[in-house]
Amino acid sequence: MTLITEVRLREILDSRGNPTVEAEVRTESGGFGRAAAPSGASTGEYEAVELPAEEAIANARERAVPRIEGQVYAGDQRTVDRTLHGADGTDDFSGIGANVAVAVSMAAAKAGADMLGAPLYQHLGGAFRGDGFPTPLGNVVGGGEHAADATDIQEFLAAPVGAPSVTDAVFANAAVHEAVADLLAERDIPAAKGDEGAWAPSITDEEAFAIVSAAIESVEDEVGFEIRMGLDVAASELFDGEQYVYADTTRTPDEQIEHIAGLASDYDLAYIEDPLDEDDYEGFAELTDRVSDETLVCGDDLFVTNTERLAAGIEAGAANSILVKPNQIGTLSDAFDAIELARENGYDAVVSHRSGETEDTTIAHLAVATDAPFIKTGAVGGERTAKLNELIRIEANA
Ligand SMILES: C=C(OP(=O)(O)O)C(=O)O
Ligand SMILES: [Mg+2]
Repeated sequence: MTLITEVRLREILDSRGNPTVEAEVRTESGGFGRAAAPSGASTGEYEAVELPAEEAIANARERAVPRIEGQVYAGDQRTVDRTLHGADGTDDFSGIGANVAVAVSMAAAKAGADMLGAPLYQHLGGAFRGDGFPTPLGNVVGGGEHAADATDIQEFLAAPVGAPSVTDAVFANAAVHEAVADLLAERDIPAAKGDEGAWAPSITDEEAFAIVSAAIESVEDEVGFEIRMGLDVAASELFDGEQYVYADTTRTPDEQIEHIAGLASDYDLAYIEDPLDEDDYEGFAELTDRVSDETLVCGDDLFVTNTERLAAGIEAGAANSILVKPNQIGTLSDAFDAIELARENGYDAVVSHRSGETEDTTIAHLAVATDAPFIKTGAVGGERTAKLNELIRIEANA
């Protein structure tokens, strides 16, 4: 291990055109790592705090960088991340900003890998990581907070669970995305794209189910392997404190459970993220009991990559998987702790991008390193394909 000699921070553009934090870490022996923070739109209430990029950078330059440069070893990720927590001094990164913390944490990990001459997934996962690859969940139709006047459900996802390789899965998702465009055109439905590159037509959820099912079926026929469907309901954004408010109806929490359980069985859903409000552990537990073992019920806003919230969920039997977004918790060490706790308790850990992204590919390596069953990182669009193409490269070199 060699000492970190320099941490450089700057503002760069994210995919929404907003400023975000980029970090560069250099080491005594010439190791180098660069990483950038993503940013959510449908953020969970209990996420670590993102500060304006300029403010986060100023805070970190004053409080974190002097504690790292010349004092912390690259490759010693736990110490890097402990130092970020120490410099921050709060329990939600509101002191320096979770965005600057995650950028430095990921850049330090990349510098550590560079020093070893190893790919990042190998550095993070170790020599004895499993040899599985994550199935990419491709967001093909979406709305919610990611697009105006579109579906109530935030994400309709293609899940190519039968794909023989990551490469086949990535191309299958792109084909489903294209098939959706063809079906929309046939029906004269205009559609722009939402924040993650999914089509965002002004249609009901019901119409979206019909179109996505048809698109999946046509691509299944072409590729000859199974593609299932998944959802991110992002239900906290629909919940008004008493009811789930959809464009054309409202549902009580019990009706919402009934509705989602019905969708799971009607559409053989492989994956359902945030079907209920982020505080409804009991509802999550009930729904998890109702759906088949073949469906992952995943907590995103529910758990926010936080071990305390995950422990409460495990206790309640809420969900059977956790979404892992490093910027929700602020460091890679914290993200790994959440993954480990999930694993120990039979929960799957699914790695995810944010709606606001950069070309950073850390999550592709994180998903491979931790043997994640799924990775959520879009289907098309430059900041999305950056991760998908990295998965293809990892697979080719593994
Ligand atoms: C990726 C998501 O969106 P955001 O980044 O806006 O939270 C999500 O909700 O899973
Ligand atoms: Mg989500």
